[in-house]
Amino acid sequence: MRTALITGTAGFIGYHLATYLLASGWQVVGLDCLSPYYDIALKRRRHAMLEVNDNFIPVIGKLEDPGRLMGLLADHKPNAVIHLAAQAGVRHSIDAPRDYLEANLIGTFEVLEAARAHPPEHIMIASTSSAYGANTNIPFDEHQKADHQMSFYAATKKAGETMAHSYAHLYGLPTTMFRFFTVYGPWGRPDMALFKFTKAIEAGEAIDVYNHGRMSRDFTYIDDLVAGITGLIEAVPGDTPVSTQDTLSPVAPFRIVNIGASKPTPLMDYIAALETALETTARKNLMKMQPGDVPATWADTTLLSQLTGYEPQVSVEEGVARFVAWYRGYYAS
Ligand SMILES: Nc1nc2c(ncn2[C@@H]2O[C@H](COP(=O)(O)OP(=O)(O)O[C@H]3O[C@H](CO)[C@@H](O)[C@H](O)[C@@H]3O)[C@@H](O)[C@H]2O)c(=O)[nH]1
Repeated sequence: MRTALITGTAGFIGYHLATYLLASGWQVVGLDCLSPYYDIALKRRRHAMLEVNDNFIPVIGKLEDPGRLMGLLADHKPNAVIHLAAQAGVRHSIDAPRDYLEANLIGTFEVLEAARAHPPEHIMIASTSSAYGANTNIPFDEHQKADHQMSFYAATKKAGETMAHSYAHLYGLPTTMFRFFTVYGPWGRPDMALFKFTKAIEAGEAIDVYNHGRMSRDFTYIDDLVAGITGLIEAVPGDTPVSTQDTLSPVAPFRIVNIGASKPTPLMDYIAALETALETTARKNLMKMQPGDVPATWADTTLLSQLTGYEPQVSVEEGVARFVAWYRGYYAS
């Protein structure tokens, strides 16, 4: 049986990825500190569902705790390490940058140190489309320079990419960085737009629409994202590029891969899909652009498709409807 160590298994993406891998016959060691950034009850419910499976080994603790990851890798010798735990959220990083320093920089350092001591076959680390920052040349492809991050959150994620590259180079660790594009779906994060909008509309309140709605995102449905990640587990970087699109480093078994829907959706269309799913019209507070936010994202997923055969399956209309069905069921219970 193959073993994956996943950090952040009580989180939105970690929970879905662990569910998929367990169903595919993997053993999963899941580390999470149940940080209080958002509703811990939601995190506990996600972990409780994973714990039903005997092949899930939950570990509650912080990435930053010295020796924690080192001990887990020594004990379980995972084939794959998938590092998803992070302090997420663009807007929170404006007020609380230290949270990002600790979780994203020190936490990622501890993952790399543990992998150096006990090398897995493949280490995979979550980065973000926010790394593209002020770039305006869309769609974003991984060869673009990404040097002008707009938030400290994005800066810590970009720093994680360069930290990981140095470890891949020095210690020969095969490493893939994922750049995720606005992921949404059932069991999603309460700080993100879809959750906040649904909660407000269900309570009869108006929704806050930033930048007067003049934004677009490459909204990526969670099942499509998980398909991209699981495909990439098998695409271990070696020493030969797969194509001219490949981002394989010239000096290390390291590449960066976008995972997105590759279809930008205007924010107002996303809201319209939500209104359809909720069978109501939202009252909207049109607000100015928020500090740290970027106006548009759009993933070029050519490399991901070449590496894995990836093709996104779920439209925004369908994905938003599935989120609403989950939300209503969860809060009715
Ligand atoms: N959260 C939030 N977003 C709003 C609101 N009103 C409008 N928005 C807009 O709705 C869009 C989607 O917001 P989110 O779903 O919160 O996602 P995000 O800002 O794109 O960031 C997410 O994706 C990144 C990767 O692309 C992640 O790195 C980040 O952690 C987060 O998951 C953005 O244009 C955001 O400005 C609001 O009241 N709350």
